[in-house]
Amino acid sequence: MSNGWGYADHNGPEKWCDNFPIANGPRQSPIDIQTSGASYDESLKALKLQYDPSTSLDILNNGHSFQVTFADDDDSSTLTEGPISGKYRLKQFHFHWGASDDKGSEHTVDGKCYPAELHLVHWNTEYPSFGEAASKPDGLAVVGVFLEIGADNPNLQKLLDAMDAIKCKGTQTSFTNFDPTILLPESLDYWTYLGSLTTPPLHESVTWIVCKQSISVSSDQMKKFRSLLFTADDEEACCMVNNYRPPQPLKGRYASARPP
Ligand SMILES: Cc1ccnc(S(N)(=O)=O)n1
Ligand SMILES: [Zn+2]
Repeated sequence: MSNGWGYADHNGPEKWCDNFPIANGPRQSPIDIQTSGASYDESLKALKLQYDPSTSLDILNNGHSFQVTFADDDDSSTLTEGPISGKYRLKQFHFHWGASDDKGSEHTVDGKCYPAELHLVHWNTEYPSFGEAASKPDGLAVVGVFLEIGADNPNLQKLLDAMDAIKCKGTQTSFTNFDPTILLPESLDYWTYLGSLTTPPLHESVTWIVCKQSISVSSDQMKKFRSLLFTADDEEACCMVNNYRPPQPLKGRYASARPP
């Protein structure tokens, strides 16, 4: 792959295995969550998400998505309980979305796509850093939240307003005092399964926690996501859309959930 991985025909998900052979591994993500096959697991606890808004630092267009990065040098913003043991620190959150409202999520539910999906990435404090944790089988826990077309979501507005400052790849701006709790759905019921990062290096290090309930986003708000660019300011402009990997083979896996 001449100029790195991406989502175009020449460097997209079907080509990632050329440089990242784990792309064909046994626990790749995302998956289609087949609700009829999901098992109830009495041992699963409720999610405990405790975020400190003072840990939010900046918002960056990294050429694949946009991400908000958090200070992770102490336990101010953490995920505990749920399907994991121990304590995981919030590192960043980002989104995946489509060129139109009929696609864009990475996970699907009984084959249903959503227009976008939020990923809140946390790393296991058993390891000294995100970088160390990212390649360990229990190193990461990512909370996924589906976005569904509906009313304008005021909780997305600060993100949308920042997008003008991060239109091009490599641009970033300060993004302080943001509490990602406001991006979570009312119910934190979830499906969980063992998977991977959905972008290279595709490490099989993620405990996925996908919320059953979605949050709303309006069609107009989705148009703002699509105004971002994959490209830098000195390159031919390419709209940042369809930055999602399609569902991967289950290879014997099923999601599990807390009993109702
Ligand atoms: C931090 C990071 C890297 C790659 N992929 C992901 S993702 N999409 O699995 O959350 N997160
Ligand atoms: Zn992601």
